Amino acid sequence: MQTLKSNNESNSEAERRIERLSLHLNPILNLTWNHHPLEMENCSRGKKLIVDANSLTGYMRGKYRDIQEKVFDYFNANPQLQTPLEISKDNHRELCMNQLLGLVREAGIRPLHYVVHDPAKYFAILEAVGSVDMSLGIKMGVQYSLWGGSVINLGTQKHKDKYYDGMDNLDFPGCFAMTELHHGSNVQGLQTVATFDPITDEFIVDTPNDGAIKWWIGNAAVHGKFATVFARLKLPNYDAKGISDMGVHAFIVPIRDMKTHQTLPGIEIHDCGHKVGLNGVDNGALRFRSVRIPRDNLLNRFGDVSRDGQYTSTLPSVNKRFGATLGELVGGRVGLAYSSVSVLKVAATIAIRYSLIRQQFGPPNQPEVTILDYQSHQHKLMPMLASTYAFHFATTNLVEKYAQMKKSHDEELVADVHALSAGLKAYVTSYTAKSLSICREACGGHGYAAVNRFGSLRNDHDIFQTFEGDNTVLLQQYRTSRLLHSVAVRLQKHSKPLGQFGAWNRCLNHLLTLAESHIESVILAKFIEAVQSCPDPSAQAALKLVCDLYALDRIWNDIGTYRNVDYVAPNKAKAIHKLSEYLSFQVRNIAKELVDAFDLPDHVTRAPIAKQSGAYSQYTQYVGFE
Ligand SMILES: Cc1cc2nc3c(=O)[nH]c(=O)nc-3n(C[C@H](O)[C@H](O)[C@H](O)COP(=O)(O)OP(=O)(O)OC[C@H]3O[C@@H](n4cnc5c(N)ncnc54)[C@H](O)[C@@H]3O)c2cc1C
Repeated sequence: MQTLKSNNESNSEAERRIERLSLHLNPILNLTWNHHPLEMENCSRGKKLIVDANSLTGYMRGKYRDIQEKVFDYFNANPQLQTPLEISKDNHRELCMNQLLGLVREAGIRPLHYVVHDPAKYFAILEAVGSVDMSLGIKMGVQYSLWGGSVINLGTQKHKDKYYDGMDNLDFPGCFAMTELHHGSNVQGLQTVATFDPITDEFIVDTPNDGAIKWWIGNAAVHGKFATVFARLKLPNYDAKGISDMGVHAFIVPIRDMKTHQTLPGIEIHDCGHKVGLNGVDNGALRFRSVRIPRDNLLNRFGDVSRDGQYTSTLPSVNKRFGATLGELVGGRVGLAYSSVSVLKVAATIAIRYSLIRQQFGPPNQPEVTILDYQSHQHKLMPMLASTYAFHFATTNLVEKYAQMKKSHDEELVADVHALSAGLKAYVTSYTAKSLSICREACGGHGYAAVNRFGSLRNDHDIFQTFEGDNTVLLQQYRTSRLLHSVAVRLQKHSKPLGQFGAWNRCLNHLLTLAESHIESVILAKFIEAVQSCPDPSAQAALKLVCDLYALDRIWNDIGTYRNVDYVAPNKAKAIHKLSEYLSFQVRNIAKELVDAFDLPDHVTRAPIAKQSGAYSQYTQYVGFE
């Protein structure tokens, strides 16, 4: 990679970026870089790597295929529980609840058990459930990661004793009520209050103004019986000022009667209405008027209030308590990053399988050409396939780290998982969202038929970029450890006249680029580890090829930046381009084996155009031809 470097030795962002990639790239690309790409193209364009598909599939499969198959089998055996293409919002919500009830009570899959004891297995279930219907995946996530996770992680033993079984068996459907109309990303700005009443030993939960109405709350509009409500804990007469604001805490608030399902007094619930996607999830808005809850309903792991109104915490400041509280909720973000990759796998599989059978145009008097043989088509889909592999290994590693963190509570690991989950969630979900449109377009008009799935995948997945932390906000969480010299200097320069917040804003685009570049190099490092650990030589060779394409494509995507600072000379830029085209061609040759290794059977992908045999006939039958 040294050959790429021009004389310009400035300590620039581009330089750091390419150095990060090349650091990992050198061992893997040595062979490639020793040859001129055109030379390679001439001598071996026709050569195809032979891949042992079974070995590759086995390597990709992971430990939890059995439980995923149990999910698929359950829904295959219960066609009445499969989501039809056309369904009203209200019916979709009921169906989604019935799907979840069926899974838990009939198929015997108990997600809460795995949330607590085997998070990696929980995420595997979430992946499988999301491929049945993404609304079901999110509904399950609201019940078990958010409502269940908040009680288990922010509460203490008394809360587990009281709520675990009901959350587990769905007797207690619940919500996670954090977001308000005026405050989403800025959780510290929440305004809902919970004031301690020492006379009755209760908290009084209030919505002080309409900006504090809880908004977008999953499970609230129809099914929820309880909500974990995030509110400012206020203690009257705690200090000389009268009422003390102890910061944002979480409280369990019953919202509907257990028997009649009527909304409880003091609580007003409205439906957030029809959404762009995920209409199987019943998002609602909640307003509280002097709702009284027992003192015990404070989820008191990080801060408690005694009978006489004294506040105690093992953590010294509001900020530390807030950080610890949000830190415990990182599992939702891990789940989204992981699930986003499975959406990308489904979309890439449909687009590539179809592109391998679709033929258009060709040389005179010869058979038409398969569209995946067009260079432009390879350019659209092969780097995407490579990225899917890269994200698979990176998010699998994230899930493993998260599972270790839950066991060990090791502080370094906690910080690592926090930063990694923020970066990966933001990077992967943004990439998947863009790729879904590319996949639709790659399938031409037939990609636009709802039955071929791109529309619902795109609409349902789109919000992954916003919830569990808006992507732009999340990418700013490398704040202390990853600042590069250049941006540090800029921040320092602007801090004096603009203050810290203003300086941060002045450098924001720079910082976001740095965050992306960092996460790209982390993804690549995990991919390289996965290539090196692959035991089967043919599968390893295939993975190496895909990894090379991933790395080179990332450099090519930012070639403008490298050229701007003269880090990559024009002839080198051209060589990079040629080489990535060549690698795309090589990956195309094994594209079938690579998508087969995702192990997504036809009943999971479902799109007729992606069926592994008789795609056209299945499609014609779908519209009514015999
Ligand atoms: C379908 C759906 C389901 C949801 N489910 C739940 C739920 O169950 N429980 C719950 O509590 N919440 C839920 N939410 C809310 C979700 O978590 C919030 O939408 C999310 O946190 C973002 O907040 P916001 O919508 O207020 O956006 P904002 O924070 O207002 O962001 C708006 C825009 O401003 C930008 N922006 C904001 N701050 C910055 C900054 N510092 N720097 C640069 N740019 C910035 C963002 O990038 C974004 O583009 C749900 C939302 C939806 C749509």
